[in-house]
Amino acid sequence: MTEPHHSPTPWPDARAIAARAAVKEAAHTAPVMLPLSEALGQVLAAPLAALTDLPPFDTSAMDGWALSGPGPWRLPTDEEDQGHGILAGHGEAAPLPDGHAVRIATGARVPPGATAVLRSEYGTDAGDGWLHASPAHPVVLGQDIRTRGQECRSGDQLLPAGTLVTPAVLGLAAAAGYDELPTVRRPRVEVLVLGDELLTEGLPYDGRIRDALGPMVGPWLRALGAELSGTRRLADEADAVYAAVAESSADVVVTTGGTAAGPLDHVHPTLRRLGAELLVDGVAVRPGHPMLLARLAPLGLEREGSGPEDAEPGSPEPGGPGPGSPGRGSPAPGSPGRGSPGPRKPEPGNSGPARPESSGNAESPRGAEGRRSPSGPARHLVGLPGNPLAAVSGLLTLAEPLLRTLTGRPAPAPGPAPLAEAVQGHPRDTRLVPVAFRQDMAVPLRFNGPAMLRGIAVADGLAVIPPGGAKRGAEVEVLDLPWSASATGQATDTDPAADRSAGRPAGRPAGGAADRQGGRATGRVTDRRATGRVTGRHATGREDDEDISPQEGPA
Ligand SMILES: Nc1nc2c(c(=O)[nH]1)N[C@H]1C(S)=C(S)[C@@H](COP(=O)(O)OP(=O)(O)OC[C@H]3O[C@@H](n4cnc5c(N)ncnc54)[C@H](O)[C@@H]3O)O[C@H]1N2
Ligand code: MOO
Repeated sequence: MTEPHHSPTPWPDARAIAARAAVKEAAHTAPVMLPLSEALGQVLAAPLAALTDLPPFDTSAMDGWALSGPGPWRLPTDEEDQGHGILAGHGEAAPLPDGHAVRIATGARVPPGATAVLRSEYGTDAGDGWLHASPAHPVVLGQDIRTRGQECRSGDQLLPAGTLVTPAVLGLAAAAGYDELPTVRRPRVEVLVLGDELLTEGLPYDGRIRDALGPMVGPWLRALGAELSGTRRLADEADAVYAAVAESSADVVVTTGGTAAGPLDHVHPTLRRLGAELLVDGVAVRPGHPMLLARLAPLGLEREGSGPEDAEPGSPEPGGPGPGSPGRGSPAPGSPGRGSPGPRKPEPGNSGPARPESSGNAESPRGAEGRRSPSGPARHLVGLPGNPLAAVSGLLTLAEPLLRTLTGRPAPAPGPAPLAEAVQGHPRDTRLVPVAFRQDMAVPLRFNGPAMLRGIAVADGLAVIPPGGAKRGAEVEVLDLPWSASATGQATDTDPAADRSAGRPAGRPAGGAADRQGGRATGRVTDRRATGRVTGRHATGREDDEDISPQEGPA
């Protein structure tokens, strides 16, 4: 395994490596069937093919009369009609003879023999048993009838695999006959927060500071489509870090801190002990250059039939075997084996200095559902640097592409935007700088130092500044934040006061949330989308216009 910080991986390569890292694991993940009520925010694991024609039968588009042939039309007697005509939600009505009309409701099945629907406001029932069309609205064949299969035929592909399940997708799926949807299983992620100096509440004191990453990283990963199995805070203690990583049943372990070369930086030593494969070890990006990505062996189990007590006495030392070797076995999940391991088999999970987060959704890393055969899918570890904005950089550089692959989502459309101001570059490394959109421009925000979150908290994205910097007006790539894109995160409702005091670019008028949102609605993000995915879809969607088709006329 390479030593830390030798030659940092170029930033674009690091993202590509992260996107490819879990291709095999993603391919072997079985879809999960979820009822529509639970599928919001998931990703379709298979294309959505219509299970029915839509509409499933010829339907009246308006309240009025179903007609057969040219008028005037004979209306049914009250006895024949029972007073209400044809309503929605009923079986097939009797055939309509030529020259006859019958009252019909919007959404009702059009009777056999009907040739058009006349809106109630365009016809006159004089009470003499005859219906007359208003001369201003001559009846056109087929008007106001939605013909069966107009939107789709049974079997038509409505949406491709990889589509995010939005409320509109749920509606379409229901209309097309689905009760449940095949979704991509969310990768399970565990966050391990390293650092003895961290406080979980109250004000900083005595050199100790608040943990800013515990509250941020888990929700960020969720917004990227992961299922958070827990956030745990670990003491800066080598065995605690080793045990927590070795025992984690998550698909992706995300650590914060401990990535540099200080005496208490335990991530590299842990990976060495685990025989992990370092895919990315340092990235040529500021902030965040010590970030890393590693492939871990599948979670090991004690050998079949052996309890933890019988774990082989000569079980290899941590660090001895390569990836995939069984026998780095740990006590079975939930088993009473805690006291048994010798000094070389550090205590797993919560029994060591590791402390589960009190806020509660932490599940035991030894939970029974985490059991997996040692030949199961590889796990991955993303090591985020401890400086908070450096950790954000790691989330976007490594965690986002890795989770994109594991969640089956398509790569986001690249979205360049012109810089409102020049941004100084690093001589060799890419810089990621928080920006806010104002009209069509990406405005670089202040407070973008590696230890600061004040800029990113009011940002719309992170601008990618190439080595050497970028001039005012230069088009740069802007990485979306998961809640500014179409992902599962809720819309952020940022505080205007925060904008005024914090992220506001120097010398610019304070914007406030409304301005920010207005800027985005008319600005670059929306434009990029409009010219990308949205327009692309629209171009293939001719049938979308059925309700303004000439047959139906303007509503
Ligand atoms: N000799 C060198 N020192 C450092 C280098 C280097 O290349 N050579 N790189 C620097 C860079 S750049 C970064 S980024 C950090 C990365 O540090 P670690 O990942 O090892 O993280 P720590 O040392 O634990 O912490 C760094 C910094 O961040 C604060 N921190 C950590 N965790 C949290 C948290 N959960 N919430 C808030 N703040 C946190 C911590 O207090 C430190 O101030 O290394 C540099 N050093
Ligand atoms: O990566 Mo470090 O964040 O430059 O400070």
